[in-house]
Amino acid sequence: MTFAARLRANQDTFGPVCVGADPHASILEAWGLPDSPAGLATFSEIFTEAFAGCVASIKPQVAFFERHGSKGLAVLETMIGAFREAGTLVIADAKRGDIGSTMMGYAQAWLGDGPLGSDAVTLSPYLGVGALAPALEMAGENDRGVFVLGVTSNHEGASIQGAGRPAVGQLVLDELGEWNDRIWPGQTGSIGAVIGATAGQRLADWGVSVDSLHGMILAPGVGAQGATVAQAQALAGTNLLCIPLSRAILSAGPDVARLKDSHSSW
Ligand SMILES: O=c1ccn([C@@H]2O[C@H](COP(=O)(O)O)[C@@H](O)[C@H]2O)c(=O)[nH]1
Repeated sequence: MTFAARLRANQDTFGPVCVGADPHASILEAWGLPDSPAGLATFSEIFTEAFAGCVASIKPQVAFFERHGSKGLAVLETMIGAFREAGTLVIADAKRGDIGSTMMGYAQAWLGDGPLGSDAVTLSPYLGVGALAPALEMAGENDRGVFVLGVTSNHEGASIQGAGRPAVGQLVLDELGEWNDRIWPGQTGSIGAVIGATAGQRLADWGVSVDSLHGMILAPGVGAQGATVAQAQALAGTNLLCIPLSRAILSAGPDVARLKDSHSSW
Protein backbone atom coordinates (compact mmCIF):
# COMPACT_ATOMS: atom_id res chain seq x y z
CA MET A 1 0.00 0.00 0.00
CA THR A 2 1.45 3.40 -0.94
CA PHE A 3 2.32 5.93 1.73
CA ALA A 4 -0.44 8.23 0.48
CA ALA A 5 -3.00 5.40 0.71
CA ARG A 6 -1.84 4.55 4.24
CA LEU A 7 -2.02 8.20 5.26
CA ARG A 8 -5.54 8.51 3.83
CA ALA A 9 -6.67 5.35 5.65
CA ASN A 10 -5.21 6.50 8.98
CA GLN A 11 -6.68 9.99 8.56
CA ASP A 12 -10.12 8.49 7.77
CA THR A 13 -9.97 6.95 11.26
CA PHE A 14 -8.15 9.59 13.30
CA GLY A 15 -8.46 12.85 11.37
CA PRO A 16 -5.90 14.96 9.51
CA VAL A 17 -3.93 16.27 12.50
CA CYS A 18 -0.34 15.05 12.70
CA VAL A 19 1.19 15.46 16.15
CA GLY A 20 4.56 17.17 16.10
CA ALA A 21 7.21 15.75 18.43
CA ASP A 22 9.22 18.93 18.99
CA PRO A 23 10.93 18.61 22.36
CA HIS A 24 12.16 22.20 22.57
CA ALA A 25 14.14 22.99 25.72
CA SER A 26 11.14 25.09 26.80
CA ILE A 27 8.74 22.14 26.36
CA LEU A 28 11.00 19.87 28.42
CA GLU A 29 11.08 22.53 31.12
CA ALA A 30 7.31 22.97 31.04
CA TRP A 31 6.95 19.22 31.42
CA GLY A 32 9.26 19.31 34.47
CA LEU A 33 12.03 17.45 32.64
CA PRO A 34 15.75 18.18 32.44
CA ASP A 35 17.16 19.39 29.12
CA SER A 36 19.24 16.25 28.73
CA PRO A 37 19.09 12.87 26.99
CA ALA A 38 17.32 11.47 30.07
CA GLY A 39 14.71 14.26 29.91
CA LEU A 40 14.30 13.62 26.20
CA ALA A 41 13.79 9.90 26.84
CA THR A 42 11.04 10.61 29.37
CA PHE A 43 9.40 13.09 26.97
CA SER A 44 9.46 10.36 24.31
CA GLU A 45 7.92 7.77 26.63
CA ILE A 46 5.05 10.11 27.56
CA PHE A 47 4.55 11.16 23.92
CA THR A 48 4.46 7.51 22.85
CA GLU A 49 1.98 6.56 25.59
CA ALA A 50 -0.30 9.43 24.57
CA PHE A 51 -0.28 9.00 20.80
CA ALA A 52 1.00 5.62 19.53
CA GLY A 53 -1.87 3.89 17.74
CA CYS A 54 -4.22 6.81 18.53
CA VAL A 55 -3.39 9.38 15.82
CA ALA A 56 -2.88 9.18 12.07
CA SER A 57 0.71 10.37 12.03
CA ILE A 58 3.44 12.03 14.03
CA LYS A 59 6.18 14.39 12.87
CA PRO A 60 9.31 14.24 15.00
CA GLN A 61 11.42 17.36 14.50
CA VAL A 62 14.84 15.79 14.11
CA ALA A 63 16.68 18.94 15.23
CA PHE A 64 15.44 18.57 18.80
CA PHE A 65 16.85 15.04 18.99
CA GLU A 66 20.11 15.87 17.18
CA ARG A 67 20.89 18.59 19.71
CA HIS A 68 21.42 15.81 22.28
CA GLY A 69 23.91 14.00 20.01
CA SER A 70 24.02 10.24 19.63
CA LYS A 71 21.93 9.72 22.79
CA GLY A 72 19.23 11.95 21.33
CA LEU A 73 19.24 10.03 18.07
CA ALA A 74 18.93 6.79 20.03
CA VAL A 75 15.76 8.18 21.64
CA LEU A 76 14.46 9.11 18.19
CA GLU A 77 15.17 5.61 16.88
CA THR A 78 13.16 4.08 19.73
CA MET A 79 10.29 6.52 19.15
CA ILE A 80 10.20 5.84 15.41
CA GLY A 81 10.14 2.08 16.01
CA ALA A 82 7.36 2.26 18.61
CA PHE A 83 5.05 4.37 16.44
CA ARG A 84 5.61 2.38 13.27
CA GLU A 85 4.96 -0.82 15.21
CA ALA A 86 1.65 0.69 16.40
CA GLY A 87 0.65 1.61 12.83
CA THR A 88 1.03 5.35 13.36
CA LEU A 89 2.85 6.88 10.40
CA VAL A 90 6.13 8.65 11.14
CA ILE A 91 7.05 11.73 9.09
CA ALA A 92 10.66 12.54 10.01
CA ASP A 93 11.11 16.31 9.74
CA ALA A 94 14.77 16.25 8.76
CA LYS A 95 14.66 18.65 5.77
CA ARG A 96 17.42 16.85 3.89
CA GLY A 97 18.67 17.80 0.43
CA ASP A 98 22.06 17.44 -1.33
CA ILE A 99 23.60 16.45 -4.63
CA GLY A 100 22.23 13.16 -5.91
CA SER A 101 25.11 10.92 -4.83
CA THR A 102 24.89 12.13 -1.22
CA MET A 103 21.10 12.21 -1.42
CA MET A 104 21.20 8.44 -1.75
CA GLY A 105 22.73 8.29 1.74
CA TYR A 106 19.94 10.43 3.19
CA ALA A 107 17.32 8.33 1.37
CA GLN A 108 18.79 5.13 2.79
CA ALA A 109 18.89 6.64 6.30
CA TRP A 110 15.33 7.98 6.39
CA LEU A 111 13.41 5.82 3.91
CA GLY A 112 15.32 2.56 4.23
CA ASP A 113 15.08 -0.23 6.79
CA GLY A 114 17.76 1.10 9.15
CA PRO A 115 17.19 2.39 12.70
CA LEU A 116 15.98 5.85 11.55
CA GLY A 117 13.90 4.46 8.67
CA SER A 118 10.57 6.30 8.72
CA ASP A 119 7.38 6.30 6.66
CA ALA A 120 8.17 9.71 5.18
CA VAL A 121 10.78 12.45 5.37
CA THR A 122 10.84 16.17 4.64
CA LEU A 123 13.26 17.39 1.95
CA SER A 124 14.65 20.72 0.78
CA PRO A 125 14.73 21.32 -3.01
CA TYR A 126 17.34 24.09 -3.01
CA LEU A 127 19.80 21.89 -4.94
CA GLY A 128 17.05 21.12 -7.46
CA VAL A 129 14.08 18.77 -7.34
CA GLY A 130 16.00 16.42 -9.67
CA ALA A 131 18.79 16.10 -7.08
CA LEU A 132 16.23 14.53 -4.76
CA ALA A 133 15.71 11.66 -7.22
CA PRO A 134 17.21 8.93 -4.97
CA ALA A 135 14.64 9.74 -2.27
CA LEU A 136 11.75 10.21 -4.71
CA GLU A 137 12.53 6.89 -6.38
CA MET A 138 12.94 5.12 -3.05
CA ALA A 139 9.53 6.44 -1.97
CA GLY A 140 8.09 4.67 -5.02
CA GLU A 141 10.04 1.45 -4.49
CA ASN A 142 9.52 1.16 -0.70
CA ASP A 143 5.98 2.60 -0.35
CA ARG A 144 7.31 5.58 1.57
CA GLY A 145 6.57 9.29 1.25
CA VAL A 146 8.40 12.59 1.02
CA PHE A 147 7.30 16.18 1.65
CA VAL A 148 9.36 18.77 -0.22
CA LEU A 149 9.49 22.38 0.91
CA GLY A 150 7.34 24.47 -1.45
CA VAL A 151 6.00 27.65 0.13
CA THR A 152 6.94 27.50 3.78
CA SER A 153 5.12 28.88 6.80
CA ASN A 154 7.80 31.45 7.72
CA HIS A 155 7.83 34.87 6.07
CA GLU A 156 11.61 34.81 5.46
CA GLY A 157 11.09 32.29 2.65
CA ALA A 158 9.15 34.79 0.54
CA SER A 159 12.08 36.49 -1.21
CA ILE A 160 13.22 33.19 -2.72
CA GLN A 161 10.01 31.12 -2.95
CA GLY A 162 8.08 34.00 -4.53
CA ALA A 163 10.82 35.05 -6.96
CA GLY A 164 10.11 35.00 -10.71
CA ARG A 165 6.93 34.27 -12.66
CA PRO A 166 6.00 31.50 -12.49
CA ALA A 167 7.22 31.78 -8.92
CA VAL A 168 9.92 29.41 -7.68
CA GLY A 169 7.33 27.78 -5.41
CA GLN A 170 5.20 26.97 -8.47
CA LEU A 171 8.18 25.46 -10.31
CA VAL A 172 8.82 23.16 -7.34
CA LEU A 173 5.16 22.08 -7.23
CA ASP A 174 5.04 21.44 -10.97
CA GLU A 175 8.20 19.30 -10.91
CA LEU A 176 6.91 17.31 -7.94
CA GLY A 177 3.64 16.75 -9.83
CA GLU A 178 5.57 15.35 -12.81
CA TRP A 179 7.28 12.87 -10.49
CA ASN A 180 3.94 11.86 -8.95
CA ASP A 181 2.38 11.34 -12.38
CA ARG A 182 5.34 9.22 -13.47
CA ILE A 183 5.50 6.98 -10.36
CA TRP A 184 1.81 6.82 -9.39
CA PRO A 185 -0.17 7.62 -12.58
CA GLY A 186 -3.84 8.27 -11.92
CA GLN A 187 -3.43 8.00 -8.12
CA THR A 188 -2.64 10.31 -5.24
CA GLY A 189 1.13 10.45 -5.35
CA SER A 190 3.26 9.89 -2.26
CA ILE A 191 5.38 12.92 -3.07
CA GLY A 192 3.99 15.83 -1.13
CA ALA A 193 4.75 19.50 -0.74
CA VAL A 194 5.10 21.58 2.40
CA ILE A 195 2.80 24.57 2.05
CA GLY A 196 2.51 26.69 5.18
CA ALA A 197 -1.02 27.17 6.48
CA THR A 198 0.08 30.78 6.99
CA ALA A 199 0.92 31.15 3.27
CA GLY A 200 -2.52 31.49 1.67
CA GLN A 201 -2.11 35.18 0.84
CA ARG A 202 1.38 34.60 -0.57
CA LEU A 203 0.07 31.84 -2.86
CA ALA A 204 -2.61 34.21 -4.13
CA ASP A 205 -0.22 37.14 -4.59
CA TRP A 206 2.27 35.01 -6.53
CA GLY A 207 -0.35 33.11 -8.55
CA VAL A 208 0.83 29.77 -7.13
CA SER A 209 -1.59 26.85 -7.62
CA VAL A 210 -1.30 23.41 -6.03
CA ASP A 211 -3.37 21.78 -8.79
CA SER A 212 -0.41 20.24 -10.62
CA LEU A 213 0.87 18.37 -7.55
CA HIS A 214 -1.51 15.38 -7.60
CA GLY A 215 -0.20 14.36 -4.19
CA MET A 216 -0.18 15.41 -0.56
CA ILE A 217 0.23 18.69 1.29
CA LEU A 218 1.79 19.07 4.72
CA ALA A 219 0.58 22.40 6.08
CA PRO A 220 2.48 23.55 9.19
CA GLY A 221 1.68 26.85 10.83
CA VAL A 222 -1.61 26.07 12.58
CA GLY A 223 -1.75 26.93 16.27
CA ALA A 224 1.48 28.43 17.60
CA GLN A 225 2.24 30.23 14.32
CA GLY A 226 -1.24 31.73 14.15
CA ALA A 227 -2.97 29.95 11.26
CA THR A 228 -6.26 28.08 11.58
CA VAL A 229 -7.32 24.62 10.43
CA ALA A 230 -9.69 26.34 7.97
CA GLN A 231 -6.74 28.21 6.45
CA ALA A 232 -4.87 24.93 5.99
CA GLN A 233 -7.92 23.31 4.41
CA ALA A 234 -8.40 26.24 2.04
CA LEU A 235 -5.02 25.80 0.39
CA ALA A 236 -4.94 22.04 -0.25
CA GLY A 237 -7.17 21.84 -3.34
CA THR A 238 -7.68 18.17 -4.25
CA ASN A 239 -4.43 17.09 -2.59
CA LEU A 240 -4.45 14.94 0.54
CA LEU A 241 -3.99 17.34 3.45
CA CYS A 242 -2.01 16.57 6.59
CA ILE A 243 -1.92 19.23 9.32
CA PRO A 244 1.00 19.08 11.75
CA LEU A 245 0.66 20.76 15.14
CA SER A 246 3.41 20.71 17.69
CA ARG A 247 3.50 23.39 20.40
CA ALA A 248 -0.29 23.82 20.38
CA ILE A 249 -0.69 20.17 21.43
CA LEU A 250 2.48 19.65 23.48
CA SER A 251 1.62 22.61 25.72
CA ALA A 252 -1.08 20.37 27.25
CA GLY A 253 1.55 17.93 28.56
CA PRO A 254 2.91 16.10 30.40
CA ASP A 255 -0.44 14.65 31.48
CA VAL A 256 -1.28 11.87 29.00
CA ALA A 257 -5.05 12.37 29.17
CA ARG A 258 -4.70 16.12 28.56
CA LEU A 259 -2.39 15.47 25.62
CA LYS A 260 -4.95 13.11 24.08
CA ASP A 261 -7.73 15.64 24.68
CA SER A 262 -5.64 18.37 23.12
CA HIS A 263 -5.19 16.32 19.93
CA SER A 264 -8.91 15.54 19.81
CA SER A 265 -9.84 19.22 20.26
CA TRP A 266 -8.33 20.02 16.85
O1 LIG B 1 7.33 25.65 6.54
C1 LIG B 1 7.54 25.00 7.54
C2 LIG B 1 8.16 23.76 7.52
C3 LIG B 1 8.29 23.06 8.67
N1 LIG B 1 7.86 23.55 9.86
C4 LIG B 1 8.04 22.70 11.06
O2 LIG B 1 6.74 22.38 11.57
C5 LIG B 1 6.77 22.45 13.00
C6 LIG B 1 5.81 23.53 13.46
O3 LIG B 1 5.74 23.56 14.86
P1 LIG B 1 4.56 24.37 15.62
O4 LIG B 1 4.95 24.28 17.07
O5 LIG B 1 3.27 23.63 15.34
O6 LIG B 1 4.56 25.75 15.10
C7 LIG B 1 8.21 22.67 13.40
O7 LIG B 1 8.83 21.42 13.60
C8 LIG B 1 8.81 23.35 12.20
O8 LIG B 1 10.19 23.09 12.06
C9 LIG B 1 7.27 24.77 9.89
O9 LIG B 1 6.84 25.26 10.95
N2 LIG B 1 7.11 25.47 8.74
